[in-house]
Amino acid sequence: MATRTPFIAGNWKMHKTHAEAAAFIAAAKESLAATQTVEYAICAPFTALQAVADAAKGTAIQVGAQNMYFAEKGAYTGEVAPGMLQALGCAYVILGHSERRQYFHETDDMINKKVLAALAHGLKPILCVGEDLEQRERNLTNEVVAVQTEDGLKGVTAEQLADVVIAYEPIWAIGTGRSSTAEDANAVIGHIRQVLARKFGNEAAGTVRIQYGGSVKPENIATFMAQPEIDGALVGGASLEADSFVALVQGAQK
Ligand SMILES: O=C(CO)COP(=O)(O)O
Repeated sequence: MATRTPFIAGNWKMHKTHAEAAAFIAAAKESLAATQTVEYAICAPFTALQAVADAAKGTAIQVGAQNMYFAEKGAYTGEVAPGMLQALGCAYVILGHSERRQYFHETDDMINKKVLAALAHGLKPILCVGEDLEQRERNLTNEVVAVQTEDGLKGVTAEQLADVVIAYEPIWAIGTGRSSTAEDANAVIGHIRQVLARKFGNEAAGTVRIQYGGSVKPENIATFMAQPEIDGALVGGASLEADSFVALVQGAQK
């Protein structure tokens, strides 16, 4: 069986100025250094990325963005290009978050272009997939995540898949305090891995990290990590305080 390093990513969403971001890293870095068997990243707003990258220098804290555009450069007012993130030292970029799909009308096709552009620039995409409440109630969860996974990864090679992280985030569990059960998240993530195996082969599928996201906290992280298919978490609210983020990383040790 493939060993997959647990991976905790904090998705700060639209929170923290650059100064607040630097203070967070200063407060968290020593305690984080004690946990060496977990990989961790902070996905900050664009305006705080430089501050996070500077403050995290010399530590194992990796830096991620929360979105980007797929074009190299050009007349796209307000957008940020992959090469700009790479130049800042970003390792990861969250793509296709449900909030981007819902509020900014991102489609699977657009997200796929972003995934390909990220990989072409040495950025590792954290591709988000997940069903809404209505889809869950109509038993469409597996179908929805399969389409989002397949369409999001069109044109990605089995070799490139090693640099992709998938985050399964049921929309009804995001910021609601109502998390999925660990068993249920494990089953959906197992299904996503089967979809990957069909497309890329068992070996490639076995090495991809698939995170759970949706109301993950220090109190429930260990329950999720105890599941065989769950390789980490993409965490919103509970990643905003240094102590809480440190506890999540500590709790993610398998
Ligand atoms: O959307 C999420 C992470 O991307 C989850 O957010 P919460 O952890 O605040 O539920």
